[in-house]
Amino acid sequence: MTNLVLNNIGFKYPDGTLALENLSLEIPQGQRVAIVGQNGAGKTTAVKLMNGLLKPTTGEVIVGEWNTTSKTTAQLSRKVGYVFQNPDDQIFHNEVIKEVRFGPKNMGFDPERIEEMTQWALELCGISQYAEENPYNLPYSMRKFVTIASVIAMDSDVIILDEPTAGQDKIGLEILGNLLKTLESMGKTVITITHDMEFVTDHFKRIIVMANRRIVADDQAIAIFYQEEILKESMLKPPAVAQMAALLNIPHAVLSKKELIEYIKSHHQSVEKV
Ligand SMILES: Nc1ncnc2c1ncn2[C@@H]1O[C@H](COP(=O)(O)OP(=O)(O)OP(=O)(O)O)[C@@H](O)[C@H]1O
Repeated sequence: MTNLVLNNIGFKYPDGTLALENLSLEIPQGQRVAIVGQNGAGKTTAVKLMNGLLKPTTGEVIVGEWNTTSKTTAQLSRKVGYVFQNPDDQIFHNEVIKEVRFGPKNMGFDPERIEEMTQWALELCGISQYAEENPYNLPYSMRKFVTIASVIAMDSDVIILDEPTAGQDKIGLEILGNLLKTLESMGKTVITITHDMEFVTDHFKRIIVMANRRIVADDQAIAIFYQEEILKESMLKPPAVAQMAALLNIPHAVLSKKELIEYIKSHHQSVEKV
């Protein structure tokens, strides 16, 4: 059980850049959370604090029972797995299966469990057929799945995905959606940074919006994508469905394609009846 608590965090990079201010946040074990916001808002910095890659300048980060300042990244990564934004910052083996196997091996799992977790992760990420490939012969979107597989194979309580949707096509997005469902059914916490608002409304109930080093909203999609003030401050573009609903002057909040189609159908019928 690994609940996460960020308590009034401030973070400054060594060059003096202030990346986070007064950031407080709680994520209980098992929750699925999206973090969104403009470039440079502080999203990656915030999640790197959760697995100890960075330590707070002020405030405290609590991971389960641990304060991250007194633990190493190696210790923390057993509880919180982080998939880097850029797969090329993470991959260091010349074969996909070796890359995925490294984590569970390093965790000290017995040989049977290492193989079981490796095969499971490869399959869930849709890359089993590339197991013997050099990751650098695969396209960016596939390399991203190699890094996701190598983190989920470690079976940590919390998994952080930094922009997994970048460069993904429809099939990639479906694999990601399925991955989120599977990890949730296993009781994992999954924290996902993304710029894809359709993906957010399709897959996340809790959305944290960041802008200018802080959290400006922590709510459901409906309370975020119809709030002018939040959208303005975070420079978020609402999902296409919400934009269409606004163009059609639909008098209530609409966020799913199904709701939009139903509204158009019923409106169309009432026009036809006139
Ligand atoms: N290693 C670093 N040294 C100095 N400043 C940094 C470093 N990494 C990030 N920053 C700065 O910290 C701020 C927050 O960056 P961060 O990467 O956390 O934002 P982000 O919301 O994840 O952005 P993006 O969506 O572009 O990934 C930015 O001003 C960024 O330029």
